[in-house]
Amino acid sequence: MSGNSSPPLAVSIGEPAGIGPEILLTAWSARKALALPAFYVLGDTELLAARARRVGLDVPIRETTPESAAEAFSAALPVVPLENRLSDVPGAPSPANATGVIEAIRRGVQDVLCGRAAGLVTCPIAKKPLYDAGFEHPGHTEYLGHLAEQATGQPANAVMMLAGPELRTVPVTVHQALETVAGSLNQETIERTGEIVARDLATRFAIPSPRLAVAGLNPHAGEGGAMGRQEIEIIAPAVRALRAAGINAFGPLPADTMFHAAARKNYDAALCMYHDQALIPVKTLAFDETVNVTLGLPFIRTSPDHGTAFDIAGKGIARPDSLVAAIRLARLLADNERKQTP
Ligand SMILES: NC(=O)c1ccc[n+]([C@@H]2O[C@H](COP(=O)([O-])OP(=O)(O)OC[C@H]3O[C@@H](n4cnc5c(N)ncnc54)[C@H](O)[C@@H]3O)[C@@H](O)[C@H]2O)c1
Ligand SMILES: N[C@H](C(=O)O)[C@H](O)COP(=O)(O)O
Repeated sequence: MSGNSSPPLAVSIGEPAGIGPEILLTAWSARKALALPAFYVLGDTELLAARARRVGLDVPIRETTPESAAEAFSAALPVVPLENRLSDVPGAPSPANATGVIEAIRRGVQDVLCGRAAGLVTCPIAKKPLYDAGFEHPGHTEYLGHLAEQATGQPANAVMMLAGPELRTVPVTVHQALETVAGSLNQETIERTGEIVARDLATRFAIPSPRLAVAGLNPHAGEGGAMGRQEIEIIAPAVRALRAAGINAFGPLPADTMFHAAARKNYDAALCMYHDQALIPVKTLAFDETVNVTLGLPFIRTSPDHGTAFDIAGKGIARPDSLVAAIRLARLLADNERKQTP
């Protein structure tokens, strides 16, 4: 790597029993046709070789270091081996793999923070086997925030955004039971989320004055308080505070009518009050092209929008499109950031 060139992207292998290993192999196989930027996998060489045989892909795999990965990329899939081994049993997740799955994410963060990688792309994890092995974070987003805080000593507010070609959405509350959502929504969290989204859209996505549409929580955004008071007591004050801070936020809007084609033209991102309010529209519009991006971190992180797809793992039919979009977006965000660095 020359002194001025940016390092490659790091990709954590994710759940080994899912489709992560095979979409990595498929994406690498299409690297030339798709003009993919260089990446390396934090994973297990034997697992990847076994999955390649299983799905009938002839992929040369080379164990390497982050520093040598970009050079290796055109001829072989570069793999930086983990200390913990992973087994190839498609469709059958096991807590025995949890240590390696978590190691890959942790090492990816270290590589990005040390400048060995330009950004981190994560392949999907299944949360349950990790929880069964004692993992204490709801998902990547929260774990990455924790790792960022450990590394920098500063509070990190990791914010999930799903970014598709026609729609970006942000869940203000994320991985929590629906019955707890109303009780945990508060003005401060909505404001802080809006500030991070506005800042990162401006700096990382090069959208100078982002427009944020803010959803209500209740049917018809509460119908003037008749169907719930969170809009009056929490969401509208948060929107006013965001506007007072110079952010072009508006709402609360009825969530059922804010995602149609004409409405989407009015904003750059929609702040939604809970997970499925945000993720259903964007995954429905463009499941194969949407990317999960974490905002608010001191590094770039993207991921495909889909999960581990255990039902098709090992069959060789998983589409690599969302992973490809995640790799491309991570490269674009890293390049935008480099342009802004004096
Ligand atoms: N980024 C992540 O780590 C992430 C994201 C979402 C879900 N998950 C996890 O994944 C697990 C399974 O979740 P799920 O079943 O709700 O969603 P899923 O996205 O894994 O699967 C939903 C449906 O879409 C299909 N599908 C998904 N990706 C595909 C692809 N690339 N090509 C073709 N078909 C594809 C699957 O076969 C399945 O029928 C859960 O444990 C969840 O927590 C992880
Ligand atoms: N909520 C995400 C989704 O459904 O797409 C998914 O669970 C991934 O979240 P993390 O990136 O935090 O693991």
